[in-house]
Amino acid sequence: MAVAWSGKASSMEALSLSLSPPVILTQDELKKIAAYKAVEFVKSGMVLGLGTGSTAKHAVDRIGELLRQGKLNNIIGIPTSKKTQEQAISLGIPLSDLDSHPTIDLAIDGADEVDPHLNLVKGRGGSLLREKMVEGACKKFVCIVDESKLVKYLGGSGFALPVEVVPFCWKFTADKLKNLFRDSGCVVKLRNDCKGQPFVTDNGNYIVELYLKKEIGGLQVASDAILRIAGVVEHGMFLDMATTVIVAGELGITINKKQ
Ligand SMILES: O=C(CO)[C@H](O)[C@H](O)COP(=O)(O)O
Repeated sequence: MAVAWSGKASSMEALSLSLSPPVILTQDELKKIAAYKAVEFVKSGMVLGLGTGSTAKHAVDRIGELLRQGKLNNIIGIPTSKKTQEQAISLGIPLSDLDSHPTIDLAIDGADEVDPHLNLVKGRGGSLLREKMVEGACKKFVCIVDESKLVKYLGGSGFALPVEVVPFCWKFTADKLKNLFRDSGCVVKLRNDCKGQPFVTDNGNYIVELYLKKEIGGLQVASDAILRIAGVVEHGMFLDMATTVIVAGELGITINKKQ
């Protein structure tokens, strides 16, 4: 659903795609357009954070392709999930980790929601902890989305805000989270996998999903309060982390830069 969205905290640069006659693009094609645009920021010799999800997958594919063609070289990738690690290995992208490369030049990753201040919700793919560690260590974080991800406020899509919790007494932790956001009509659910079993993250943890009926207000305050709960490992709000958000929509690409 399209929402009125303006990158308030950003400088915006609209790029027109030459699409004449008008073509209806699928959501996946829009994701690919955003991903390919982001890869234009990649230069040889960079240490790159490699995101997770269907949008980031296009970026990783493109990086692999450019390496194969010799148009990029000396790239080191830091994957944000086991799935991305497998993809990168299959493409021949040299990999490392944060222990060996604590500073990353550029990370490219998708998001589930983007608000007008370029704050994000991430982690519906279940990789939010590694994503936050990697993207928190980068000089530039380029977020890539199709326009369906734009929201007026975080939680505004009606989909879940994921919180990674330790499996030990997860219900106790989920109740604490529910109480924290009771004024926002918060409903909590444990994420299940396709077999109906608790979804287990790459780090051996569970994901509690928060469904919010109203805006939660001060995001930094909410973030701090979530992280103070002892069973919480990390949450999916990425506040003030994206330096650029590339949005692909039916009318073209918009590049929103943090000012
Ligand atoms: O945060 C993520 C994974 O943990 C993804 O970036 C997010 O869920 C967006 O996914 P997609 O690109 O498939 O729409």
